[in-house]
Amino acid sequence: MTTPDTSGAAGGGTRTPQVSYRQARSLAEAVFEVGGLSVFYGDHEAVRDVNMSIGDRQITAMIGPSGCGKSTVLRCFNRMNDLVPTARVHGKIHYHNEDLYGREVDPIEVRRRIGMVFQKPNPFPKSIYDNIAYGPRVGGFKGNVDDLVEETLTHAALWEEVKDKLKTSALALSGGQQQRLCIARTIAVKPEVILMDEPCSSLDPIATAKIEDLMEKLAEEFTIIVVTHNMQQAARVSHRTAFFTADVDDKGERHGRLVEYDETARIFSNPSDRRTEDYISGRFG
Ligand SMILES: Nc1ncnc2c1ncn2[C@@H]1O[C@H](COP(=O)(O)OP(=O)(O)OP(=O)(O)O)[C@@H](O)[C@H]1O
Repeated sequence: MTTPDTSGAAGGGTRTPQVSYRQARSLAEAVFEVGGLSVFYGDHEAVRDVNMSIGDRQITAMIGPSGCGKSTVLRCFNRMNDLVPTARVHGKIHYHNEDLYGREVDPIEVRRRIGMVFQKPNPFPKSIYDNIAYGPRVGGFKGNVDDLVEETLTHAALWEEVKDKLKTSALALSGGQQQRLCIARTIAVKPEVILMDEPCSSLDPIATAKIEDLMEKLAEEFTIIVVTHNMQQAARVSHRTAFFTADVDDKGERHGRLVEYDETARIFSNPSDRRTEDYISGRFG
């Protein structure tokens, strides 16, 4: 095979990727086990038969062309699809060996333990301080809120930039700062997993690099699953990569499926499926 171009540019060439791959630990400690997962919107089966395990404190990237169901699968991990009236989830998602969709499971608690960061930074229209303090307060936090705010903003590599303007509106921050604030807001309630849906797609390269550095640091403590269109980013930050694509049936309907899931270094240097190779080398998608 040719050496892949991970730039994602159409018609990509054969240069060596300018990235260093993260070493993936064994998946012995799986946080999620996904089996036979299909998601329907009404009658449309948007994603079909996904099987994968997500490793503890690893960064798992989900890549693939538009509409292949990456965000749909991501939203299954914290039951966000429950909020879409037409969505139905079939199959198994076990979180620490417990059925995430079991009758006794409280979706609100699920979303506290499995937080989410969205494509577009969406801070509350409140002060920087209150963006962090809000979730813990609502959750009954009894400790020192000032300390929690400082600790959380430090953790999210934002403290130095905002410590003198904590009472300023979060909306006055730059896009990259807002996104780091949203990450800080997510970790303030002490989740175990952070889901990120194209967290850098609205950011410039410098702000993107800061988020990627932050992800690397956060992965020491949190399990991260990130959807990204940026293959360089997947190659740089993730331990494992899942490549999705969509098949078109005889009625012209598209059904997303997981084609290949492996250590990131392998996906980008020696994928086992031709479709993965074509995608990462820019021949389609
Ligand atoms: N709320 C919804 N209602 C109905 N159909 C939906 C909904 N969300 C997604 N879909 C459909 O499900 C399929 C998968 O969409 P999804 O957004 O998960 O793909 P994606 O790979 O994340 O795409 P992109 O990379 O463009 O964000 C598409 O056909 C899309 O139109």
